[in-house]
Amino acid sequence: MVDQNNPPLFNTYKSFFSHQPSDQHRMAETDECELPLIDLSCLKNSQAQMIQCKRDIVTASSVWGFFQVVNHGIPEELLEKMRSIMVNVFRRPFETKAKERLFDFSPHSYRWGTPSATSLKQLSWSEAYHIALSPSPQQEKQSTRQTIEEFATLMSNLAHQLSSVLSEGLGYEGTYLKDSCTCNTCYLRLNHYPPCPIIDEVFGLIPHTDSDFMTILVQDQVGGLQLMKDGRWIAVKPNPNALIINIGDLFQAWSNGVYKSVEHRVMSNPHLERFSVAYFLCPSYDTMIQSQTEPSMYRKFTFKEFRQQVQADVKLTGHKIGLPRFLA
Ligand SMILES: O=C(O)CCC(=O)C(=O)O
Ligand SMILES: [Fe+2]
Repeated sequence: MVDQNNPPLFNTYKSFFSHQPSDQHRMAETDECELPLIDLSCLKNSQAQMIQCKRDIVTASSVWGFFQVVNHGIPEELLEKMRSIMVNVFRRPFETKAKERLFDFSPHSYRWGTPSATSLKQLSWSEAYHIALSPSPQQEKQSTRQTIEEFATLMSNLAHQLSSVLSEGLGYEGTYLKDSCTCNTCYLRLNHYPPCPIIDEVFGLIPHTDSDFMTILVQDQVGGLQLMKDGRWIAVKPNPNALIINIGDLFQAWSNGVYKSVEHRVMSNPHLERFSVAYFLCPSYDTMIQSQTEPSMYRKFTFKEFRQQVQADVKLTGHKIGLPRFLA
């Protein structure tokens, strides 16, 4: 199991494994579900089909906070290219990953494990690259970087298309998010979950909600993603043709709780490694997040304030508190 390319998760956190909490086994009782599946080609069909499709997107975002889309317009070859970039990036020696800048994206940010964790429950058995997507000068670019930018652009278009359907669903013009999410703050996260054969039921990524407007996730077929539905964890069945969309905290606040930012987590696998890439649709830091209806569940706040509060809470308590901090 010792792989020189993987971060030293076991050696760093081995003390956690001798104190397994007694409720650890409860995690095993998880049903598997298929998320609502939306065929985006219907948005280009007859008026009636388009209206139904938009309704399905709105309903899924209100009831589940999660759905999957097919015919999303991201070419299969591009998804495959992204996958092989990701695999190659993570299959480099740990020392290199910890030291080197990635494809000239800045700020470079490689994360592994959970530095603030004090117990198994707070540990994410994974490594990740955070790739900031602020516009870059049109210089000569490595082909890898070009692929990543091409991928990010298509993800951004898709995120805007969906968020404009969701804005319309609340009765607004579809342009609000387009104007505030100028992509200075949008980012990609490449996730790698090495196998964790030590004990069952270790988080690949601890339970969290996303601190953005909307996330688009490309996952492989290994599985492990779970989400909270009606007070229970359910496992998402991977679909090779679909992308997963989930609503983030900012959309929940802006929609005054109509769209749900749902807690999710990734379980590690004892035998298989897993890869995923997520695109996060975020507004510029000074964007005011404010519900358009009264009474508002949350006080208004800027994205900057929200980020800072999340970071401060994680530092102080070991976990994100998020929206409950901003209740009116
Ligand atoms: O890898 C996954 O399935 C989920 C990743 C995720 O939730 C995140 O990066 O915020
Ligand atoms: Fe997430």
